Amino acid sequence: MSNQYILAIDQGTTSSRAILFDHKGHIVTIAQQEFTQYFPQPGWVEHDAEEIWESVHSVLNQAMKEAGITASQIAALGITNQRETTVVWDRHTGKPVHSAIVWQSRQTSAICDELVAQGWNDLFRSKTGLLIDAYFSGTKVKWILDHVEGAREKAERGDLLFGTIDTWLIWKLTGGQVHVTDYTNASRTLMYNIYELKWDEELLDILTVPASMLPEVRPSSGVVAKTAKGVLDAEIPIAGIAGDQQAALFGQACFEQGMAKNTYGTGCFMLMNTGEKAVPSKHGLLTTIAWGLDGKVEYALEGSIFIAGSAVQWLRDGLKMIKTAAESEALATQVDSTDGVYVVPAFVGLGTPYWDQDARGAVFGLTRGTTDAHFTRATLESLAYQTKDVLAVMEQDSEIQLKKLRVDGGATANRFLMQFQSDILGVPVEQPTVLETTALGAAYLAGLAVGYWADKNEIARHWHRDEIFVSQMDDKERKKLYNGWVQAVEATRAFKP
Ligand SMILES: Nc1ncnc2c1ncn2[C@@H]1O[C@H](COP(=O)(O)OP(=O)(O)O)[C@@H](O)[C@H]1O
Ligand SMILES: O=P(O)(O)OC[C@H](O)CO
Repeated sequence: MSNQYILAIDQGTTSSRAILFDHKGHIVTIAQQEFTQYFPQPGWVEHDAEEIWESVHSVLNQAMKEAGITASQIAALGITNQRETTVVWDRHTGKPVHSAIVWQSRQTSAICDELVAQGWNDLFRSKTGLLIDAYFSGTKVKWILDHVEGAREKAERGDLLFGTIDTWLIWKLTGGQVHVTDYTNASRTLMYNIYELKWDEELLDILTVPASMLPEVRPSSGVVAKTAKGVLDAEIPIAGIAGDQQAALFGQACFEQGMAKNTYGTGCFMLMNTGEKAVPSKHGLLTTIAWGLDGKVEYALEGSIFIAGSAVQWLRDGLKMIKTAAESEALATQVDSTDGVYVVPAFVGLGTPYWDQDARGAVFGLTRGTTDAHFTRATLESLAYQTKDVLAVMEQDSEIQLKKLRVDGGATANRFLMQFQSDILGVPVEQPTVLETTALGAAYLAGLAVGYWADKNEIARHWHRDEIFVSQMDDKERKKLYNGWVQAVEATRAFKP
């Protein structure tokens, strides 16, 4: 097994990565490629599904080339992906009929408002564990069928296929032969019954989505197909599939009930393992499938924050305050505090616990003395405040008080943010040695399926702590700062011109 590896595709919101792992779960090589973000109207976000595939194909080859190995040395391929993002394509030509509508996109908020006004929210919640929001795939599929000329007729004839990004990539990797997804991705569509483990006909009728478009749902760990001849230089078993946040929960070895992780990428997602029990939320958390493995599914509670690292990208690309995301740390630490400035980055509405589709971003507390350093610091702090909002409801719904929070994702490279996170939560924040936990989770799921790793116990032994951030803030200060945030969010939500 020493010359065998597991290759994971991590298809994220802003970049595609291929990461090669060895038997100890260590990274051998990483190849990464960013791709284009399209913002056709305010609040809309789209991707080009073909460009995503090309970026994935290219990083797969690059990762193997840099490691000096061939595809025959890959024991299995694992796929993890930005969730909910919706692709609809023609099953005969393989061509998408519209751009991929990204999870962040608000272009279906009017459809959602209508469904809520018709009184459907409780039904969707009771079957899917989600709520009616533009975030999830269901209304995105409906939007494409309603807006692309001829699409509905074609879909009704059985000529169109729907897939989240995992499904699209497997379709491409298998040369258009295999149309599948896994439980975790299905559980984010608003069309899948997470209790009965089937596509729900009643919900499909309400959304007017033909069942013939939907992929077959498979366990997160298990061989679903081999890559087609000519795609890579050998045929490799595709053996692991999971949405990126569930994959990160797995990669962080949060296998026990009550264990949680928070991932700081484009958005920020906290998931807590609730075991074989699906826990309904009273406070705006989502109930979702953690993974399907060993013949059963396990569930998680999730808090979803739409804008996290992408607020830092906005400082970089939109406001041009910094040249690189990493620079945000040096700039923020030029000042000791924000001097009362709060940034609420509700660029595409607010997720947990508010679920406010119409809120938009706001800045408070500006004075003549406010500098780019205060502004940047306030933007970074907004990631930590949003996480505190989520943790508060997570503890209420799960009735578990977190003793530590495991973290990962691109923005955890920011030490200022990690320290402030611990300060504002009053809970230690732990970083593992391998920060690419999303890809690692997908690799583990694939490796377990082909016997590369024996079981979860072996995997759990791979997790090691690299760093721990412990709160240095007193309770009075914490309460004062957080109170300012709560007021800023209230004022943001009140502004609906
Ligand atoms: N040092 C840093 N400080 C703050 N944010 C960072 C830093 N490095 C990366 N980021 C942010 O992290 C995000 C990338 O993280 P990643 O986990 O790759 O996200 P995704 O999988 O969503 O594409 C970007 O939005 C970027 O702005
Ligand atoms: O691309 P990420 O890592 O921010 O993850 C996106 C989520 O899967 C959206 O639900």
